[in-house]
Amino acid sequence: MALGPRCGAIRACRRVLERAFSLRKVHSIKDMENTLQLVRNIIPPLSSTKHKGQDGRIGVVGGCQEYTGAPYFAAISALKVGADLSHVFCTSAAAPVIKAYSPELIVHPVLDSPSAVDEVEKWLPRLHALVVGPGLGRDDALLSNVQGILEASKARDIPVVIDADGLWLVAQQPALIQGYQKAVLTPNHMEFSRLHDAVLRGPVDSDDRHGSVLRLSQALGNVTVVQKGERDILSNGQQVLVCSQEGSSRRCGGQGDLLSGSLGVLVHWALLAGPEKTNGSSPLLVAAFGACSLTRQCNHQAFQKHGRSTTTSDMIAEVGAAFRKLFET
Ligand SMILES: NC(=O)C1=CN([C@@H]2O[C@H](COP(=O)(O)OP(=O)(O)OC[C@H]3O[C@@H](n4cnc5c(N)ncnc54)[C@H](O)[C@@H]3O)[C@@H](O)[C@H]2O)[C@@H](O)CC1
Ligand SMILES: Nc1ncnc2c1ncn2[C@@H]1O[C@H](COP(=O)(O)OP(=O)(O)OP(=O)(O)O)[C@@H](O)[C@H]1O
Ligand SMILES: [Mg+2]
Repeated sequence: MALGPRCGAIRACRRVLERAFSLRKVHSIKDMENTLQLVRNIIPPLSSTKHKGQDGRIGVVGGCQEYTGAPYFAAISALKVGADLSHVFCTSAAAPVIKAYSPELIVHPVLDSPSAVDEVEKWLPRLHALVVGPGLGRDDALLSNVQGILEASKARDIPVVIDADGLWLVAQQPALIQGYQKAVLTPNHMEFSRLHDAVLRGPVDSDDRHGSVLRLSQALGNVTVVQKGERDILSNGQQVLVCSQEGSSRRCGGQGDLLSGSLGVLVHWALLAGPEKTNGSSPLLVAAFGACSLTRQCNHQAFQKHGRSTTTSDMIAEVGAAFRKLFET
């Protein structure tokens, strides 16, 4: 009992030190341009000698009866950013709907099948990255299949971007991705709170977003974490980057799916390019910074044209121009 106030003081002191530590590593706004240059370095050149598939074969795991838009947004964004092939692994009810949105996607109605893990595992050798969670829902049987898919992906060292209901699964079982260096988590405000609560056993310190993201990443064994918000905070437990690329005040659903789908491609490109191209920075952090900047720029451009009526489809229509503006200058 007598130690109570002293413990409180020690905790407060530790918090101040940690905050100073994390702020020292925080990426200042003037570094944004330098980091954008690193993103430019990882983008593979277009070339007439490449074959289809070389610039990225991406899989999206998600899509159920309720949510068909989210996996579509993620998968089409991967293609629009520059992947060559984009697959969706969804439930049987979602598949015809997603196919009907776009002839460009390859859609596998397998996620609610008893052999879902085997069905997806067959494709893993042909995929460069997986985006897990957009529109997945929270059905226990589906989540159990996705657990198997994540384990199979880790065994093959395939990079995974985990978003939306994939983060719900990780909050139930953080051990699933603990220490996996090729995982990137992309939580929104609520998803971050749930993860923080599950992993660090306490509420987020809203006065110290940088420190909260840094600590969550460290507690997960340096898994890369991207906390989306007014400014996106990114950390791999060692470095903290901030993306404040101008977007807009329009917050329609689906913007996060554009981000996770784009990130699937950029993660593949960044790992292929390696740390020489990223000047020693973590390739996954550079990829995540690229995807955040691109999503926000799409939002900015779409808002200029459509104002309050901007939707995620309008943002996807801006991917090409936004990409050119940010990365092909
Ligand atoms: N068209 C579609 O099919 C879409 C489906 N979606 C899917 O919907 C499912 C649930 O995703 P949710 O993102 O709703 O996840 P959650 O069920 O965790 O809900 C997030 C909640 O947090 C609230 N919120 C967001 N930012 C906040 C902030 N800064 N402060 C306080 N509250 C905040 C939102 O209004 C929302 O109610 C996922 O599978 C997701 O992929 C979404 O991606 C949106 C588009
Ligand atoms: N207040 C804000 N100001 C500017 N940009 C924001 C703001 N909040 C989020 N964003 C941007 O919007 C994008 C999506 O973030 P958001 O928090 O909406 O994700 P989400 O809730 O997962 O979206 P989704 O509806 O697709 O599930 C990110 O690129 C983020 O940078
Ligand atoms: Mg989301």
